[in-house]
Amino acid sequence: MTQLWPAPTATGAVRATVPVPGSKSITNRALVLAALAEGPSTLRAPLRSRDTELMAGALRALGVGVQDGPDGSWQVTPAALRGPAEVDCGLAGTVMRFVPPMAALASGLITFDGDPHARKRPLGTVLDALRALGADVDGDALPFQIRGAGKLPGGSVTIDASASSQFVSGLLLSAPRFEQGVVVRHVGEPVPSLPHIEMTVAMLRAAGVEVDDREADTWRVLPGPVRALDLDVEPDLSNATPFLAAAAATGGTVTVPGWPARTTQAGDAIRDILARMGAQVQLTDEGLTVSGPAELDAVDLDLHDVGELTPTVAALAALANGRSQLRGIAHLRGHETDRLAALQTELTKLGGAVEQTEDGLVIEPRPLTGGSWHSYADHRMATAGAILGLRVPGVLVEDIATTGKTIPDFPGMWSAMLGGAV
Ligand SMILES: O=C(O)C1=C[C@@H](OP(=O)(O)O)[C@@H](O)[C@H](O)C1
Ligand SMILES: C=C(OP(=O)(O)O)C(=O)O
Repeated sequence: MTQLWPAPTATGAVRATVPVPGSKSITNRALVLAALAEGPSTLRAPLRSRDTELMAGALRALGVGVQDGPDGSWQVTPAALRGPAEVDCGLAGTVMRFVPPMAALASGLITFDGDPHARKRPLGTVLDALRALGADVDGDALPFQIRGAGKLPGGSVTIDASASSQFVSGLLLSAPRFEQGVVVRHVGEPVPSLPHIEMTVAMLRAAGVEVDDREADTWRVLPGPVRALDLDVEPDLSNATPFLAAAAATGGTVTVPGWPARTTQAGDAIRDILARMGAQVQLTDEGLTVSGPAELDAVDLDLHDVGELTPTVAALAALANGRSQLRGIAHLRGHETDRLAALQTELTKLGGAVEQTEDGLVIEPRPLTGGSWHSYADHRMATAGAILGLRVPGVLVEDIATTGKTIPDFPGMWSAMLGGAV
């Protein structure tokens, strides 16, 4: 039986400054680019969590050197990518979508697998695209294998990326090393999480790669060298959101230091979202400071670009003063779990009133009661349970350790934050 974590109830307004570890999305992009670079790279303050350790493990399995440097940095030394190798993707969307295009450049047999639920996450689009670009791929989901020839022609490919932006990002990241580069065209319902593709494009350009994204739903990467990285990884803004939500939910004040003034991280959208819910939000040299209102306002939000914020926002909506609607997030049914079903089920268990729509959730405020909160091996479901526990006594979060996917010590950070609750 998985340990039940008693989510602490805030004894008053939470007041804290919460330093947040590095960005998962930036770290795992940087690892891929560093593996393909023309020389050694240094990644400072990278995220050290399950998803990024799995990415580092994938690189090492392919022959790339990833060593610990000073002060928690990673030193990445490229090498000829080779098999035989086994890649464990865990439940990491970035690993299962970003590593196969890189593995197609290796010489030898590369086999992939992951957690049971990872075998159900959408992946066939990436594998079909790699076959169209000249790769020898056997399988359409985890587990599958790639027989690398040490190079990949590349070229043009049309995909439906409406299930995940990572299909596009994965192909673009390795494309400078494809002989013809790549032209990726999306055809289908709108691509979600576009800020993540903007992050991919920005990081490719910062590494000296030429990317043309002037045409809608089309990305062209020219073949050429990838410059070695010397990167300071930003804090993970999406992983900051549970801590900022603690201020919003308790009428307190939380500051996250090091919040970038300019960023491609989707999590930056939390500033506008919390302001719409009635919080005071201020970005200063000290970082981002959120001060919660006496009562949270209900919201009607299109979260299509920032779907990963949904568990945090849904938890706050369940505590708000009216009917909230969250839209544009149908693709969350392919995240770490079916997050729409999970949020509906778990909020309903606590007394909430939640309905699924075709592309989202409608959440009516109800008095909530304590009880068990299932995490479904989803780090953001676990943190959503912690947010609710601040206001609802008796919430027992199942598998709080699943937060280790992207936060090294969430329970410790949460406890330290509450040390300031007055
Ligand atoms: O490229 C990335 O780093 C990510 C892209 C998004 O995936 P989806 O487009 O599948 O939502 C996001 O939700 C995920 O947390 C991280
Ligand atoms: C969807 C997420 O992760 P991934 O797809 O990278 O596993 C997330 O972190 O919310």
